[in-house]
Amino acid sequence: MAAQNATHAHVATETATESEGIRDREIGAEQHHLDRVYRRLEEKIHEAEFLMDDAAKRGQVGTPGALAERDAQVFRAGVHLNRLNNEFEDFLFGRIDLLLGKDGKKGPDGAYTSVEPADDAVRGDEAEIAETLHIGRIGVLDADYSPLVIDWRAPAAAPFYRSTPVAPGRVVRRRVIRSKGRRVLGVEDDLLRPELRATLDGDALPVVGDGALMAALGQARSHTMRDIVASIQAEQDLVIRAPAASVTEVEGGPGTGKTAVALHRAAYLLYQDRRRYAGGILVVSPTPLLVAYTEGVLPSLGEEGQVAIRAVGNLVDGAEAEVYDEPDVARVKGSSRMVKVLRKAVRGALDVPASGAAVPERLRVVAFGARIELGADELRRVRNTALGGTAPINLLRPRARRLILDALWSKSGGPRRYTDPELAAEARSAFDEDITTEDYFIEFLDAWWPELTPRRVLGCLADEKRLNRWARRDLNPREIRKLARSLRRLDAAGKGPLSVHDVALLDELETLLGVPARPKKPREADPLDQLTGLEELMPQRTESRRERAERLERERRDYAHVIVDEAQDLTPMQWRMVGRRGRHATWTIVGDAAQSSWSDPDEAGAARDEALGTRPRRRFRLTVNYRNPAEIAELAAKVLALAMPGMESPSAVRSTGIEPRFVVAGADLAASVRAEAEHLLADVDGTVGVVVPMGRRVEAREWVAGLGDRVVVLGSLEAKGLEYDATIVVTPAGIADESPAGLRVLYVALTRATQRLTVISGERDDPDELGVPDLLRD
Ligand SMILES: Nc1ncnc2c1ncn2[C@@H]1O[C@H](COP(=O)(O)OP(=O)(O)OP(=O)(O)O)[C@@H](O)[C@H]1O
Repeated sequence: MAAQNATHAHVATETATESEGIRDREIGAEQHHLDRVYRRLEEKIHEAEFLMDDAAKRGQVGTPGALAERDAQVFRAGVHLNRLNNEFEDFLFGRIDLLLGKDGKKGPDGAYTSVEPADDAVRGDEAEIAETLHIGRIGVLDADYSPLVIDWRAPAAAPFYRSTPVAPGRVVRRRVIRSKGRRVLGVEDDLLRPELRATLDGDALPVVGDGALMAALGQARSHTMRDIVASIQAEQDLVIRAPAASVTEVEGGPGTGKTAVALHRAAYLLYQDRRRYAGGILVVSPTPLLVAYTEGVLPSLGEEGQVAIRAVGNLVDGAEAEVYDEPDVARVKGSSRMVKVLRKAVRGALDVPASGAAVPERLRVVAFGARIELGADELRRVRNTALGGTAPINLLRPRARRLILDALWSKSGGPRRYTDPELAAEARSAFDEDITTEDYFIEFLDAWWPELTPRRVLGCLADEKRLNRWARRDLNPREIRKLARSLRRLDAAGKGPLSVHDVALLDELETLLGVPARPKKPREADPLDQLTGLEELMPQRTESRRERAERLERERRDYAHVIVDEAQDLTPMQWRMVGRRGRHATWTIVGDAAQSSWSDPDEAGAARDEALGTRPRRRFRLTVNYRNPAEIAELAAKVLALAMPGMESPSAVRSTGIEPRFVVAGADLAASVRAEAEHLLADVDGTVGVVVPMGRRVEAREWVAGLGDRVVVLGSLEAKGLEYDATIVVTPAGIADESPAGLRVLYVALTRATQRLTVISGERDDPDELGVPDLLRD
């Protein structure tokens, strides 16, 4: 979509009053249409209810499928109306007026399918509008099956997003409609064929307004992200509607709409193939803050509970990351070198006594009236044989048990005593039963080959000497020391606060250990749902959004589609974890290498390739920055040039005329930050984000205490993906020096603001006389 309206001579000659009159008339016309939509939905509910009553009176006449379908109709219509009344502020948001198409075919949504105009659609410079389509969050058909509203994801809606004055197709006028509940508030038009004298029902086609996109971008930001359904741009629409096959990779700088596009794509995929994707889409987000920020977008698009949005530190059931590791510890935990360390650890952990118990060094049993003993060497031999298998450690336990019994049997002289195979088998079975029913044998087995949990093994890594045995080939002594020290947060059973990077280690451990089969609880199914597939369509009927997302995570690790947001940040170990959840999936991966906080992009790239396997990849690039005004984008570009020389920054779509502000903190950083936050609160209507080095998060909250919930303090790594009306970046050098990827982290911090940016320098920033820190000077 063109960012600005095409101008039109017809409009230019209107007087202000005349154009007000046209605007009111056009709003009235759209209001008339919206009223019709609501009437139609109410009608559908009555129709469906009548059918239900009627069927009930006639004693359940009809097939069970037909009855269920009627029930489903009532339900669907009810949900539609309920949503229209309560949830969608702007259910109806678009309209396109089209020329006659090349062929006269209609699609299932009742709209003509051809993209190109018929040869005789334009005569000279005159044309008649042949079709008008209204676009909304869900589709509604009239009683005669003509489309009252087209779902934004339907093919017929694509021209609303894709047509440009250069390639208008059949679209003459595109209109963005602003509505709230049942009321139309405004309209904004783009004229895509300004050269035409187009008529609609015999009258000249009026054009109103000046730029729906700009209006959307200028709005104050709140603590939740808005959908962009009314103003998706052509390059974004290509990604949203890309075929779901294999891997769709999207690169784009800050603010180019990657997150927004990824979420709209999830809604699009559900629309395209609900059976395949319902409940089977996982969105992996870098932080819980970004999950909270984006969680409302899908419901606003009419998709509830169908998609699991999870923070990467929250992907493993029962493990919720609460803390961040120091950058150099994170670097070790995220590295693929940890795979080898963990492989050794799961074996070694069998020898680590659980608290209060010793690992047995011998086994003594009495069988057939004789004492038999296996000593330490024999037990070790049996263990090594058992470990020779490739199965996960916990699943090798039955094999180890059998090998122990074999060893005891052989030592008892049994094989020599019974030469007849049948007798031998009988005697062996009695021998095994004698031993295995004794408590001491069960206790022995529990201590000698305990069922290990991922947390317990992780806890075992906290002992530096032990870790050194397992890791010395793969990690250096300093790394081993730091890793062990960071895990001392956990007790011997592995209980205690986890870091984001611990979670990927737990997932790896779970795979290495295996989960012994437990009896599954059968899932309760509503017979109606089974008949109609309604369960997939309307899951919120029985469960809340959160409950369903949690259940899906439990039931289904193998998703049908995996979307990775901020993919540049996934460590190799995290790629392995995410990869396990999409072994048979198609993928959408969005990211920006320039914002990566991972220090070794090549290693992460290799892990990403491994997770995606040989699936073909389709690549897209988003080029326009919708978040930052040009003044802020230009400043950020200076850091980009240092962080990633040669990398192009996206072009900002608007400018505010307000330059970033530079402040040098005196001795009292706290007072400076507070004063600047107060200024910004007065300057903007929405939120103010204060980005500080990770280590200063706690004290910084004190600096702005009492300023209200429009001000949010963030550690540099937490700012990922978020945005604020105004941002204060505190001590750029402090952020840049935090880690090897510090300059890229600073680039992220500088690109969060939609309107105002203030940079506060400390001593290490070496500010010039204008207060501009060294890192941000030309
Ligand atoms: N077509 C659009 N219409 C209106 N707003 C848009 C559009 N595209 C993007 N935006 C807005 O621009 C802002 C940035 O979008 P988003 O957060 O998705 O970008 P991003 O590429 O993920 O950024 P980052 O890489 O910095 O996290 C959001 O406020 C989003 O709503």
